[in-house]
Amino acid sequence: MSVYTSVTPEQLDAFFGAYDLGQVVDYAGIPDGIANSHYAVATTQGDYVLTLFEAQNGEELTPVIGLMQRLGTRNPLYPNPQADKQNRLLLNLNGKPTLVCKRLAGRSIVSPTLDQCRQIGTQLARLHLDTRDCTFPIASHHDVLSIKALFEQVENQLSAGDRELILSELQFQSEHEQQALPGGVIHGDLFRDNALFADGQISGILDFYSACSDHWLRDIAVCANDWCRDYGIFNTQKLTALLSGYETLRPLSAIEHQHCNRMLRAASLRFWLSRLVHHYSNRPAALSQPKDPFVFKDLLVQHRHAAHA
Ligand SMILES: Nc1ncnc2c1ncn2[C@@H]1O[C@H](COP(=O)(O)OP(=O)(O)OP(=O)(O)O)[C@@H](O)[C@H]1O
Ligand SMILES: N[C@@H](CCO)C(=O)O
Repeated sequence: MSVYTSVTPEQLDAFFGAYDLGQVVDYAGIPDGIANSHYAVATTQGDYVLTLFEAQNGEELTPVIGLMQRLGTRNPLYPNPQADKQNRLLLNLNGKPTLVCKRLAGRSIVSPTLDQCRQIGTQLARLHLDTRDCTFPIASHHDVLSIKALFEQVENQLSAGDRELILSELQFQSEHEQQALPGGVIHGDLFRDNALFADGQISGILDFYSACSDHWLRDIAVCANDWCRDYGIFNTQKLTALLSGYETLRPLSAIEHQHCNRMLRAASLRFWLSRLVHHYSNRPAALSQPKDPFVFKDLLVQHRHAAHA
């Protein structure tokens, strides 16, 4: 969502010439996020978002775009990928696989209310139920092995204290991974900046590029760690609101309740490490908003304390 790849007006005009979406009248880079380059594009027919994928290739993206298309054609909350005149969804711009989606209304929120936490919980359950019958070929990138792989990339940059904390948590997670938890397709990154609200109501769910097959509880934990946090402190009232929204559509099983704290810990560790990996990768971007890895270290410590309280 930072802008890594520049696009000139001429390139954009030529690119949109392949579609039946009107003529480009305006465009601007979107600075949020860290993975891909995005432009908001206004044409004579409507508003679109252009995404240039910085790391994934067409083959890797095919299942995700198929998922988006399935969701986007059924529910207006999801971005609907647009096909060009030859019925292709993924084209090439500046050497990057590129997708055009309808631009959804609304804005992301910084401080969600209890009601907005409840709404995101309900939408997450809806997403899980809507994709129940899908087999999705992308394996989890949140399980213990994936977290260990992230750790190995940054291990040498860490303080002795942080290394000890991470190794202790990895040991705990390895001992308690539970394959019997229910699951299917997960969004994998449902942070506040990946949801839009208009007039207090949820109007969009974005960014399916981290979707994978995993436990649904993982998705709840990833989402809760971002939505239920005020000034760095985990807000259990917000967690209760999020879960109550979720459980209106899919009540959690006893085993999911038992593993809730462990999943919150796993998700904290995973995003602490993924942000550190990004921090040390030094990727140059024209527009970028760096994300603080240590927010998730603090959250991990809080969840560990809560487990022993
Ligand atoms: N269909 C859309 N409608 C409205 N805004 C959108 C749409 N797609 C993307 N955006 C805007 O672009 C931003 C970046 O999109 P997205 O989250 O999909 O990108 P990303 O680079 O994969 O992000 P991340 O770093 O979180 O993985 C969003 O936060 C939102 O502001
Ligand atoms: N949402 C992630 C970035 C994309 O995976 C974060 O805030 O670290």
